Amino acid sequence: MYIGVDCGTQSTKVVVVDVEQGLIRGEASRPHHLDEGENGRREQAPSEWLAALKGAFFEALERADVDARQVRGIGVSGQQHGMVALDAEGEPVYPAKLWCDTETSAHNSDLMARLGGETGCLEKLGLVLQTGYTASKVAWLRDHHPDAYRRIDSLLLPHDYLNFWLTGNRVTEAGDASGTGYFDTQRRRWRLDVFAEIAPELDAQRVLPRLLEAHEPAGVVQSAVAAELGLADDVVVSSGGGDNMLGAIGTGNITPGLITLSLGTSGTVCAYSPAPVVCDNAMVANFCSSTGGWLPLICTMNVTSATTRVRELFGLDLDAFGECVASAPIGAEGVTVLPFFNGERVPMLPEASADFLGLTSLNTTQANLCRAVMEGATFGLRYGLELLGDLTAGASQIRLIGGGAKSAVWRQMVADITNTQVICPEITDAAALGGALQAAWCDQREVGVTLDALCERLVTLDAQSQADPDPARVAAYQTAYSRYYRALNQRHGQTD
Ligand SMILES: Nc1ncnc2c1ncn2[C@@H]1O[C@H](COP(=O)(O)OP(=O)(O)O)[C@@H](O)[C@H]1O
Ligand SMILES: O=C(CO)[C@@H](O)[C@H](O)COP(=O)(O)O
Repeated sequence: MYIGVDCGTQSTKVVVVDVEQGLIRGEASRPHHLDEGENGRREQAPSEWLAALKGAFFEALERADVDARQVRGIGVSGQQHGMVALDAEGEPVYPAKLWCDTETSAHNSDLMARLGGETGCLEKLGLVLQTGYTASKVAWLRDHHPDAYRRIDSLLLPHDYLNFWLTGNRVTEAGDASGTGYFDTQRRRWRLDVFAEIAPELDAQRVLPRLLEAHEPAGVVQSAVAAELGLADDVVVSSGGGDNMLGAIGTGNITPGLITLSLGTSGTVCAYSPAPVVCDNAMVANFCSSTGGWLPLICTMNVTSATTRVRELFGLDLDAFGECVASAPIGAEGVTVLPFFNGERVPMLPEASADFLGLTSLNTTQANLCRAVMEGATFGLRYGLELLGDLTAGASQIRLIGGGAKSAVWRQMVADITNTQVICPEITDAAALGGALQAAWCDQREVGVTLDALCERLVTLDAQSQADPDPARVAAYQTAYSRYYRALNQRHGQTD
């Protein structure tokens, strides 16, 4: 029995996987609170992740009717980029500053300039720094909270922090480290000179976690935690990874030819590559995978965060919102939404706000506004998919994951807007499944079990969820997308 954990922005999910029987036995989740403030501040207390993990762990085991002592391994997925800065006692010196925080945009511009702009970043890091990455958060803490900064003894990411709580070890792996902004994604190693530029007073050798290979264990669950969770004393914890990396494992995207698209708080599109990717478009994140390969990705910051804002404005529940979207025609009768409520990463507009355009006395209806925000969020992902270009060449299917994938209307919209077949895995949270599969791989690799074989057996697709593009709808969305693209360029200038 293996446990997968996914600590997302809005909740932590836990899945219990019976690898011998090829079955997903139980799932549960617990929400987190997001602390939002002026200037794009978005933070979370790491203690909430621990409370959510424990609550979801016990409930998932109960639902699965599995005794905790049957568990052999745990794999943890986490929202990428969050800065978890700990003191010598392992306590946070400041709340976790998240991937969606845009308060550090000026610090990011300053770091970019010091690293030699886009060209310098690509040469040193294999990717171009973005505001959401960890680097500018560390620089911001140094400027705004120097006392907290001076107490930093280790700098972890959310999944590293959960692994640290489980095992007592301060370790990480290339997939999640890719999103720090002080890691060389081509050579898979820390870039200590870049780190010194960001945090000259900190000893990189001490504060940066030790790098593991994807198949290596982070450790075994330490005895106090094993006792609290009711686990045996030899439970292995795999290296884990960023949620997009483990979502790729949980959708079987560990060889070329597939696209994983996530409709979570963020929207992401990624495709596996066996060799380092050197896409020089600044918006493509040339990340590593958490399987030993690479995972070029684009991330938009306003997906279910944007639809939820409009849904709640109208007081609709999820079903009513879906019905409302379905009741309006494609193109929302001319209403276009640039849904950059939180600022945006792709297109690179960290300080942008949202726009509702084309409103008239005839088309300003609840249904059109609901549809237009879902369309706008999905057009952003198409824009990103186009930036990935050849990196997704040959991929004939999108594996759709994240909370928004539960909506049939949205699944069909993704298929029609991207003109590609869409299908969902049977499991609700593919990143948590990815964690469990990576844990099984880590535990059983020495007896010849491969990750490919595990994915083959346990990544099952829900035939009912399949959505195929329809030529008439594809054409109608093309017109609406052209309007979105024009609006984007009119409001924000050339964005590609
Ligand atoms: N049927 C649905 N239609 C649209 N959005 C949905 C639906 N079901 C869940 N969601 C949204 O999915 C989001 C949670 O997605 P999830 O992938 O779990 O996020 P994260 O991993 O970022 O915490 C919530 O905002 C929720 O409202
Ligand atoms: O910043 C990124 C990817 O670069 C985001 O995708 C985060 O990893 C958050 O993921 P979700 O909570 O939306 O799943």
